[in-house]
Amino acid sequence: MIVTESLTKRYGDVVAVDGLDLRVEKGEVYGFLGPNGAGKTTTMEMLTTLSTPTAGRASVAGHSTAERDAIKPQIGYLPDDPPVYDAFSAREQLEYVATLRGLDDVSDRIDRLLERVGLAADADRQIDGYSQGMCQKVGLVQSVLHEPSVLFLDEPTNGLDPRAAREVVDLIADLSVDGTTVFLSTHILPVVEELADTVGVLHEGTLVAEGSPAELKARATDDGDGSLEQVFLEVTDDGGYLTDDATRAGVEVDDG
Ligand SMILES: Nc1ncnc2c1ncn2[C@@H]1O[C@H](COP(=O)(O)OP(=O)(O)OP(=O)(O)O)[C@@H](O)[C@H]1O
Repeated sequence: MIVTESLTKRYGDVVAVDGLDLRVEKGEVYGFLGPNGAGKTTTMEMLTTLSTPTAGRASVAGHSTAERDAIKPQIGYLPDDPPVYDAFSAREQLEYVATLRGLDDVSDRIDRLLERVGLAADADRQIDGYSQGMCQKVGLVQSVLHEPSVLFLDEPTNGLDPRAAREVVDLIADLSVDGTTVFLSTHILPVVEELADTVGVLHEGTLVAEGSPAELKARATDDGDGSLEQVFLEVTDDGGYLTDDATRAGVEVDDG
């Protein structure tokens, strides 16, 4: 459902994404990890057609990202700062998005999803008075309203308290069971460990490790607790892990 080949994005002298090769299968949850500034959002923006690659190519749901009109109905995107209109209530916002997408008869679905993420009681209040977490939930619901086949989530549990985060994680798990392919970027490693079939770690625009959570943890050095966090720290550490233990991390290192 997602294929990238040598996908690259430069901003002036900064190479934000550097020759990325990815493959995500239907129904898979792909956990996309990386330190701040690694290039995760830039990758998502190219995959969701919001930005054009400098080089390389990508396809989503069988369409090149150059075919924006073909891809748009197939994808949902929750960016890290979801676009919502403060003057609307959550219900009005979702009805507005449904109209923009040309969806009919969605009021039951809107009700179900609002209930599902714990927003039903506040659905008719103006978004202006919502907390960050409530806005995040509206953003998530509007990204899945049209039942996309591929869902891109940038920090979906951002600003959510533990109960709200649990509701969102469970919703993502259910979407995946129903066949939705989920591309999930987050810094919350337990969420990745719970949800992801495959984890890719991006560092300075390059994929430095990829595998199931269990496979990645099996590659940890003996110096720690063998957690996903340890592996993340090791593969994104410029101080030596990659060059010393590249084989164990399962990545090829260009000594140049
Ligand atoms: N519009 C832009 N103009 C110039 N540089 C940019 C732009 N967008 C991103 N960058 C740069 O590209 C690099 C990758 O940024 P990006 O936002 O993709 O990282 P990220 O992995 O999503 O980080 P974070 O975890 O902090 O959200 C950074 O060096 C960033 O400064």
